[in-house]
Amino acid sequence: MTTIRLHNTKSRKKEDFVPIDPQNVRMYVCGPTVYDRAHLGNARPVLVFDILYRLLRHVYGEKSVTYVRNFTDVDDKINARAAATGRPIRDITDETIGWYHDDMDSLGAMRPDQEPRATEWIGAMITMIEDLIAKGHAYEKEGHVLFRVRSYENYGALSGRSVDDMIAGARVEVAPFKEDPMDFVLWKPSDADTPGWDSPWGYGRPGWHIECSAMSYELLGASFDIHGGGNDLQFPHHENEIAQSCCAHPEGGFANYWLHNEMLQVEGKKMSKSLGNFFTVRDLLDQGIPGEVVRLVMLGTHYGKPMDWTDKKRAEAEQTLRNWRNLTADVDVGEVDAELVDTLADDLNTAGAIARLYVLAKGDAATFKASARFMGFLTDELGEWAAGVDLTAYADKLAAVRAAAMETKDFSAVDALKKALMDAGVEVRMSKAGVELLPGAGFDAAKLEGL
Ligand SMILES: Nc1ncnc2c1ncn2[C@@H]1O[C@H](COP(=O)(O)OP(=O)(O)OP(=O)(O)O)[C@@H](O)[C@H]1O
Ligand SMILES: [Zn+2]
Repeated sequence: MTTIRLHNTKSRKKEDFVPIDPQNVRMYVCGPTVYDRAHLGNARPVLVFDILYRLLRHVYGEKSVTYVRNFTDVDDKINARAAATGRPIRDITDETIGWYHDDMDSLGAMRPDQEPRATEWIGAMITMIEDLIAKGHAYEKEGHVLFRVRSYENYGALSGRSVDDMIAGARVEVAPFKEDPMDFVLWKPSDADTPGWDSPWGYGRPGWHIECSAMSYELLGASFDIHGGGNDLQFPHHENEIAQSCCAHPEGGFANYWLHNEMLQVEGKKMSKSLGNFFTVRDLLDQGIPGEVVRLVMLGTHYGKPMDWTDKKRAEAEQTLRNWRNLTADVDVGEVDAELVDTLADDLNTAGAIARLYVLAKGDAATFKASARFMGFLTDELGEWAAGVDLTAYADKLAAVRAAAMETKDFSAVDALKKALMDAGVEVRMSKAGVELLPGAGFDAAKLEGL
């Protein structure tokens, strides 16, 4: 069996992945807060953990992997959006979840096995908070419940920092109801204008961190294998998840392997809604960029490295996928290449696996197609956007015009046809051996009409 190796944030080392139960490998990834279209940065964890999900299913069997990714549908940013638009919260969250599914499906990301909405698990959160209070790890003050950070001695272990260092570096809210500035909210009061639920501490709503602890416990248990998310979530969100889960369920170890993707950047800064330096996945799709082109660009960089989206990368990926689609148009799907699987198993070396696809593209087409599909490319679901472009007639015509020009020594007709083809995004290769045409970046079949 393939040994998967993963860089575990917890140990800061690459480790062999050994599941708790190979019959049921369990992964939890922090999902989006749903009030707006996902930006391209938000797509990065989706694609990275999609690759891990595919790899786990390949190695352990499709029925032996459970992947959970939540929707945060209760949050002050959602409340603010509802207040600003006058729309009911549920309309906003339902619509955003629909968009999220459409956009991520377009990128060829498989849906997780379970996608719990936080608002459907409030009871589980209340139970966990009661348990934390009973065990002395949390306290109630003025309708708030707070986690007592100093009661958990391993706090900060994931990031490898001490509590005091973290306080110094973080913007922690000092509030009169806190025993210690580091303590964070598990439950807070709601008024008539904010969503709320009845609880032992009055009408209120959960803090963000407790959502993931409660839902992962309910769906995956007190110990599970992999926890993922962007590295912007490592502190405080993941430190807080660990503190809550390990204190409420000391019998379990929470997540054994922690994986964090680096950020998609714009000019050296994290793409984010708050900085306003973002564009959405939908913007790209609406510009006519196929989802699998976005996928190829995003997986071209290892998840542990920051990356930029550039138009150059987009154009190269588009050309590559066009060629790959042409190569595999009428080809049956063979077996996935073992070397490609091994490459991915080495801490999700997606860039290496893509390099392997380039090699495979020159060999047996059935193996190549299976391997590309394994990585989520060239699937029918993504649309045959580039397949079946038959440029033979144009190549024949250009060859004939060139043959005539050889006689007359007037090459203007050759140049004109060549230019028209290039304007349509066709790559023109002319040599003594003949004429070769390939659909290139920005290929537009409509512009071929009349040539
Ligand atoms: N620029 C980025 N690059 C990679 N991953 C990102 C980026 N921005 C957010 N993420 C990840 O997207 C996922 C969804 O997060 P969430 O919906 O909370 O977005 P967010 O962090 O609120 O976005 P923003 O920071 O733009 O407000 C998380 O795993 C988060 O780490
Ligand atoms: Zn989370």
